[in-house]
Amino acid sequence: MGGDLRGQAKDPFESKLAHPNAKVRAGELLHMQDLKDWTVDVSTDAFTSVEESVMQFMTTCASKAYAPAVSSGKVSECLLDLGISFILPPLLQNTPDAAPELLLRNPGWRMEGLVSPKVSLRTTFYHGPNFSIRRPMNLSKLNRFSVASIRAQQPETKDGAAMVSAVREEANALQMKEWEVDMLQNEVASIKERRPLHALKKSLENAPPSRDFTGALKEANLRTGLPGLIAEVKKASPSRGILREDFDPVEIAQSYERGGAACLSVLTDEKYFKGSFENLEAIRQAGVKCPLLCKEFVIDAWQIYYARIKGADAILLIAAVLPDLDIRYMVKICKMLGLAVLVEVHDEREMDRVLGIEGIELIGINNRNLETFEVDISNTRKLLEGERGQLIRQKDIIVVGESGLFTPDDIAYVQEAGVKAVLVGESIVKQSDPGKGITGLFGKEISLS
Ligand SMILES: O=C(O)c1ccccc1NCC(=O)[C@H](O)[C@H](O)COP(=O)(O)O
Repeated sequence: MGGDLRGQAKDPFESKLAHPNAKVRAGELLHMQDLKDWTVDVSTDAFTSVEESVMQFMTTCASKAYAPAVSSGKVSECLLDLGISFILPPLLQNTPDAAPELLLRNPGWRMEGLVSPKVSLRTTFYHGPNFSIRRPMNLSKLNRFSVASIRAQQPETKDGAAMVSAVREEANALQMKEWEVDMLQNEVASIKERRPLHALKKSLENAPPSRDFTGALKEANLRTGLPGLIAEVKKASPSRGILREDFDPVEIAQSYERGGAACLSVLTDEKYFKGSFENLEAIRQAGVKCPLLCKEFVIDAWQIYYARIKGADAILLIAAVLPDLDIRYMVKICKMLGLAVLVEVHDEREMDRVLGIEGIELIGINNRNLETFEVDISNTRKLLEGERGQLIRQKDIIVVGESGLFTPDDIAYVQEAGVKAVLVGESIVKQSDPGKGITGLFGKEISLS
């Protein structure tokens, strides 16, 4: 039996039902919130173990208003509340409220064993997702790059009916986008087959230590009185094509460091940005001290583990691509791995969603519309006006102004709007000496030397 577990560290997540063995802290009363937290933890584990099937399942839940088959009870209520519905193992199905206690009595049932394999095997769909169908990419038809997804359009809600009608209204526009996330999912799934998560987790032991990304930005801001710079190592972009032919990621990174960058952003997406995880690893192994942001379209927790192993100190999560629940559990995973999280938003709706999520320390306001590619730096000001700006200050969140920053005036403009950091690619990576480009961008030398 579990014994007295009071006083044990909550490791690695915060629920009172401590992870990873979901042991009930004997003697403590359980509240609904504890169960909810536990549910998030269980889901997190389920996702990290069988992400593909569960994520597909959740997509179906969200978009098709899947009616859960879980029997009634507090646990299933929590699952529903959180927008998760899966069939529990037979024993728990009958007694979902006894789940924590059953776990306690069966130490062999680790969360992973309990939830994930069974979820993947026992999950049933009202409308089965097409795992195998790979729709071809037709850029001429779409004439734009977009990774926004129907999944991200689902704010957390307690009202199932509201969720359904919202989906219907947006269905046409969003259907078009769904295939792109499918493509990404397929890509990630095929990499994962070659290097499954459990193998990846073992490699964590050899990962380089993580460095304080947020701290480096704050420090630079205090030191220079200017926004801390995240300088982007970016060879190409969907909107601008090739930015730099003679692209040596390590040389560029070193030049940025000499020029006074606080942190670096390294594109790892190959298809659209001609980046790679090898670039990230090479920069880290070359001894660059600036903390590194892995700039990737993260849709799967596997990518976070992989980035950590390759030397990332921070991860980008894009609100347009991820539903709130995914952001929440990915933030937890990042914290567990010692990674900072930069959550990127583009409009008020995304900002409000992200402000509703606990534990967010860095928000990036992208001035580029990811669908039209239009860049407008006044977007930063718009999103920081009024109550939103106040809330951000109250929460002590660092805001990063992203994209379209070319001149000292641009920097002054976003700083005035309230950012404490900026993410800059094109204007500096194109310079023959990218480090000197930083001096041009800020209108003064900001290097330490
Ligand atoms: O840069 C693009 O064309 C782009 C297109 C679609 C999605 C994302 C894109 N860029 C990602 C970024 O956020 C920027 O690389 C980053 O903010 C730096 O922007 P910039 O200084 O304008 O290169």
